[in-house]
Amino acid sequence: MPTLIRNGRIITAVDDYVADILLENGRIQAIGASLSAGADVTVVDAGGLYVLPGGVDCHTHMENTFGDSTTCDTFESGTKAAAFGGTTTIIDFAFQNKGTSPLEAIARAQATAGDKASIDYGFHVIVTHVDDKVLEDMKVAIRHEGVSSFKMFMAYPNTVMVDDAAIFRAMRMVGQHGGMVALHAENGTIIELLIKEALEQGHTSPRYHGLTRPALMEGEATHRGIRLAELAEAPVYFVHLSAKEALKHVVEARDLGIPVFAETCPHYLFFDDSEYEKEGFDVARYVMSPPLRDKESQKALWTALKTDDLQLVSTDHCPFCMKEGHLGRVRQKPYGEDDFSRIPNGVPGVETRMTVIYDGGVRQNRITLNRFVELTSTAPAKLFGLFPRKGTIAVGSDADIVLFDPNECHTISAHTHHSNCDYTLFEGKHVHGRVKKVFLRGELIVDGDSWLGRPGNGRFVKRGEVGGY
Ligand SMILES: NC(=O)NCCC(=O)O
Ligand SMILES: [Zn+2]
Ligand SMILES: [Zn+2]
Repeated sequence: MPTLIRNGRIITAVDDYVADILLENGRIQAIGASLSAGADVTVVDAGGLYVLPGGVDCHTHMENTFGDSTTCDTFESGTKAAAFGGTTTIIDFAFQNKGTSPLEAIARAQATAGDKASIDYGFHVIVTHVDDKVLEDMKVAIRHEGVSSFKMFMAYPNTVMVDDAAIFRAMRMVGQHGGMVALHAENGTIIELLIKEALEQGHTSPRYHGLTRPALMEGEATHRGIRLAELAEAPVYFVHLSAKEALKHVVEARDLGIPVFAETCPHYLFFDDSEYEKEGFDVARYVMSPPLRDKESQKALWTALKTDDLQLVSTDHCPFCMKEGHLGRVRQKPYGEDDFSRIPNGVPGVETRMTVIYDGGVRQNRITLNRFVELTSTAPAKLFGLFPRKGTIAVGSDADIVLFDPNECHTISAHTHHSNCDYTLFEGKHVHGRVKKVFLRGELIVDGDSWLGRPGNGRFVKRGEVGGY
């Protein structure tokens, strides 16, 4: 059934105007002043509300397994949480182990998400092994499967880390075919040494997670990744960039016209490494990689979001519970109670991204309203081959729409959120801005506190060429 959204203030990455929007057959059918509504049209009054394109979060981990631990959000709970936070598309991960093909990984991930996801989704392939066959399959993934980005780890030796030659080979191949490598940039072997030394000295508490992953080693890996991409003549994307020591290499490369892109995440924008100075295991809630950085880095990240040295904000939603056994989940944060290196790395964030970036970014005058939309929707859609289907409000685009009340306040809490995770980093934070209604391809899936979405209703979205933003 068609829906007419009346009188909302439409905000895109470049526009800001009041108009009506007609949603029909899953698409935006018309935009204009005083559109007429037939008898079959549901009319929604959006007076006083912002009308935003649905959020695109290009870095989530739903039911992903790392080592012995699996993230506590399934595609069902995680996409519902995302929807309540105003996100209508996620890009998650398909995991290629040694001996398996990227194509098998994509098929497996699709089977996992297929009947659970309630918003649209795509995948990056995590590539942990490169040979001629894998490279050939990556080409097929880009050309035929709509999977055009590949995450590679410069950290976590003996599990997912790949060497520079593997990264270079992958970059060279995907760069020729419209794909892009996304790097987790930390120097894995140095970090491994520092962890070993810390444990040998009896330093087992979570605060040592931060102390053994120095910002300099994120900077080193970022610089190395850029040089590899330059040599491969390929674009490169840095996930979860956290440190000013890494940012400076991205800025330098972009100033030289090298196609380097990077995201940061809300946790790096709102928290700093002073959290690691606290005593006790509760610090495990801040165990993510890279870890929280100093206040200067935080300031530099906000500036870079404004100046487009950083292109977007994703969440790296990778939730593990603080309580063992919560909702039946095991090997969560307490798994590393006696050894910080066993604490599963990652934090929740998919449900709070839009609101905290609006509240802390737009309301604090760090970014404009248009830039907020660009960072949370348009830029990820453009960079990862989803635009103009996703990421904007335009005739013909998917009718993924968020009605957002900029003035309504609420307090963020794990007691009221929809994720399976038993905590949020933003517990008790009072924010301005609330998601009121969410439409996915024209269908109302969030209506205030009511959930109208359906598991399995999310669609896998094939993505086009990436890295050309
Ligand atoms: N970021 C993190 O700590 N965990 C998720 C995996 C990754 O993105 O590296
Ligand atoms: Zn990573
Ligand atoms: Zn991640």
